[in-house]
Amino acid sequence: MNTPIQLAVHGAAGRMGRRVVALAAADPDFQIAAAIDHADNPHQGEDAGSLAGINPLNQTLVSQWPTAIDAVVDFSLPQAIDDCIAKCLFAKVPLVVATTGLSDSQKSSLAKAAESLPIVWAPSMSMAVNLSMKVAQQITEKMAGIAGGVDIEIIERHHRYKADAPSGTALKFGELIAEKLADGTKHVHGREGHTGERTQNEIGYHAVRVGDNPGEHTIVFGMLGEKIELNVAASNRDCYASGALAAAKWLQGKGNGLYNMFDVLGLS
Ligand SMILES: NC(=O)C1=CN([C@@H]2O[C@H](COP(=O)(O)OP(=O)(O)OC[C@H]3O[C@@H](n4cnc5c(N)ncnc54)[C@H](OP(=O)(O)O)[C@@H]3O)[C@@H](O)[C@H]2O)C=CC1
Ligand SMILES: O=C(O)C1=N[C@H](C(=O)O)C[C@H](O)C1
Repeated sequence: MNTPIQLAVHGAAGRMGRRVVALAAADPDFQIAAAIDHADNPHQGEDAGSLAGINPLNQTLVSQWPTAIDAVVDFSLPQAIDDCIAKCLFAKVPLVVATTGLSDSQKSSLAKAAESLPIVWAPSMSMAVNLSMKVAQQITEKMAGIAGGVDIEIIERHHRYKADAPSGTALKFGELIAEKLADGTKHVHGREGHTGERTQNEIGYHAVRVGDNPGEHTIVFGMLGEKIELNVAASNRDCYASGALAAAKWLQGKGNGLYNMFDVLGLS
C-alpha cells in the first residue's frame, strides 16, 4: 500500500470543508494532516471528524498551517485565498482551489503561483458539470449561425447561504460557450424594465437562491419553435468533495502549472 497523502483541508468548518474531511477520512489514500479555518471561526478547537459528523479524527480545527503536507484542498471564501496561496508557495505544496468569486487580481495571483506550484483551479469539481460544459460547447458549435438564431440563457440555482452570484460555474459555462460564438458576445446579468428586444450576440445569466439547493445549472438554447435545456444538478455536495479529492491525488508528482478539472478528468 502507498503512503497516504497528507492532506490539509482549508475552510474545514464550512459546508464543503466538512464533506471533504468526511470523504478523505474514509479513503485510505489520504490522511488528514490538518483541518484549517480562520482563527475567529467558532468551531476552533473542536475535533474535525466530529464536526464533519464522523468518528473523532484526533485532529482539532486549527488556524495554523502545518509543515508536513502533500496537498491542500481549499473550499473557503475569496478573502481567505491570498493567504492560502502564500502558505502553499512557502511550503511548496500542490493546491486544489475550489473557492469561487475570486477577483481578477486573485486569478492573476493564482496564475503566478502556478509558475512555482502545481495547482488545480475549477469553479466546479463535479464530473457531471464538467461533462455538461463539453456538451454545451458542442451544442453551441452546431447551433452558432443557425437560421432564425439561438438565444442562450444560463439559469443557476443554489442554496440561500451562497455568497457569490452568479455562480462560478455559470460564469464558466458562459465563458466556454462564448468561445464557440462570434467575437463580441455580451454577458447580460438579469433583465429589468424596458429592455427592448433580445439581441443575438448575448448570453443571459439568472441566479436563483432557494432553500438548500446544493447546485443546479440549466443552459437554455432557445430557438423559434423549439428549445434545448441542458440541466445538471447535484443531489448533495459529495460530487464536489470527491472531485476535489480526485484532483489532489492527480496533482501528486505533476509539474508546476495551472490545471483544471478537464485535465483531471481527461476531458481537455
Ligand atoms: N468548485 C466547486 O466544486 C465548489 C465550490 N464551492 C465554493 O467553495 C466555497 C465554500 O463554499 P461553502 O463550503 O458552501 O461555504 P462556507 O461558508 O460554508 O465555508 C467557507 C469556510 O471558510 C471559512 N473561512 C472564512 N474566512 C476564512 C479564512 N480567512 N481562512 C480560512 N477559512 C476561512 C468559513 O468560516 P466562517 O463560516 O467562520 O466565515 C467557512 O468555515 C464557496 O466559494 C463556494 O462557491 C462550493 C461547492 C463546490
Ligand atoms: O456555493 C456553492 O454551493 C457552489 N458553488 C460553486 C459555484 O459557484 O459554481 C459550485 C457549485 O455549484 C456549488
